[in-house]
Amino acid sequence: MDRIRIVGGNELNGIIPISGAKNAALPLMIASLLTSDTLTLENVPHLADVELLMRILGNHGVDVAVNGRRERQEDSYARTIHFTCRTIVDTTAPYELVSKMRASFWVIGPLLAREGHCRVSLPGGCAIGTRPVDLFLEGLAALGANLEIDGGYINATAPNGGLIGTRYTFPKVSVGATHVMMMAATLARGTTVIGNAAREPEVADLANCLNAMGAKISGHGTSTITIEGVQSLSGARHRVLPDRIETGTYAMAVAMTGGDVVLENTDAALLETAFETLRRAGAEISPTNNGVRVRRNGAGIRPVDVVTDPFPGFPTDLQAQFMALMTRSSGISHVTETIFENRFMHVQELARLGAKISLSGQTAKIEGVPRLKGAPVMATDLRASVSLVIAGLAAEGETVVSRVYHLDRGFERLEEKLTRCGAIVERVSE
Ligand SMILES: CC(=O)N[C@H]1[C@@H](OP(=O)(O)OP(=O)(O)OC[C@H]2O[C@@H](n3ccc(=O)[nH]c3=O)[C@H](O)[C@@H]2O)O[C@H](CO)[C@@H](O)[C@@H]1O
Ligand SMILES: C=C(OP(=O)(O)O)C(=O)O
Repeated sequence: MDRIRIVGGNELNGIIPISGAKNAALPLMIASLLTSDTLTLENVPHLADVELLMRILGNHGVDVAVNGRRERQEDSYARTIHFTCRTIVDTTAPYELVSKMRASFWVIGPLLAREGHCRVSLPGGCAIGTRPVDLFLEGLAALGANLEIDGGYINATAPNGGLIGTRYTFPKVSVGATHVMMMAATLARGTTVIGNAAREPEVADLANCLNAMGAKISGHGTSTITIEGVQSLSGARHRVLPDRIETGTYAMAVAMTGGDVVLENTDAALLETAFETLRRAGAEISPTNNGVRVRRNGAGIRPVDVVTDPFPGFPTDLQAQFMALMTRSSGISHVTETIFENRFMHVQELARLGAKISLSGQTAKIEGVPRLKGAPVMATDLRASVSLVIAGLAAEGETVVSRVYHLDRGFERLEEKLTRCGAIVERVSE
């Protein structure tokens, strides 16, 4: 199993190219199930989750063709990938596949909308929380679907000739349930209005792609999304939006180590709350033509309290990274997690590097320390693992992060991007 070895202490200086967003690429790829034409996606990141989803979609009948061409080969692995699902050959999403990646459950929306029936395994919980699917089921039921749970699977059918447009307000914001209901409603009869919809940029990116495919969606990016159902969707070409979580992660790494880095191919507007928080912590952040420049001012890292929230709030997917930064602040800060009930697995690993963190319910209290010291640590989930990398970059001596398969789910060529900016980071394969 691979590990990442870091020798801390170096500033980061240079350019880091930002990849396409994992959390946009996954639903966009799943949208290819809605049409028999080709959906071409540009700027698709090279990540374990993307590769796994290609295999899962293949099972349902999607033909995947990856263009050999790499854009700006020296900087990026951004790929253009063609997805064509002439016919759906299998409407079952089996446990063996869905249990490996939660987002694969989202095929339930397109399969049901296009075929009128499907059987999809329940995804189960994961390290960061129980993550139930009740909101997906309520949303699909509102569209007229019959849903039965049988042997760990959802048997879903759309009686009466297909799904029917509806007005439905989610009791809680869910990114995944919004993606699924929006995809399903594109092919429903009549108009659907989704209330309390997720406003995440990845939801808007999916809506823009679906509109390019012939859907009639408006209001995406706000909490009320309206979808006028159409008979069928066509192919389209769409560019995956930049990864705001990768952007924020590297910004936090620079705030941690000091230095001066330009994050390329991204958009500061995707991260207003996170960047405002980082500025208060002492980072200088300025938009550039094609990205954002991050420096740390001379005053060290100031303690700042954060509370995670759905977009446009502070993202839960940056909570662990921000906590790593706060371990070296000049005072006491608090990080409150409101989205997932168990997203603090990084706390005990950060403690191994000398961080002082105590937990009380959903809030972590972090007492900044003058130095961290390298140690062996274990990645527990995707964002927790990169928080250990950030801490390792500032720690004295050697940090070795094991279980980096978590990291490979969501960070493309992390060690290369950091090494080019002066960090000592290498992958050790056994
Ligand atoms: C692939 C992807 O895009 N993953 C992101 C997506 O996950 P995901 O779409 O799974 O997250 P949700 O927005 O659905 O989850 C938000 C909260 O709602 C709860 N919930 C969700 C659905 C449901 O049916 N019932 C229910 O109670 C969840 O357990 C969680 O507590 O949004 C999360 C919140 O920004 C991010 O951390 C993940 O990185
Ligand atoms: C939690 C995440 O992903 P997933 O929803 O796929 O588990 C994430 O991207 O941080």
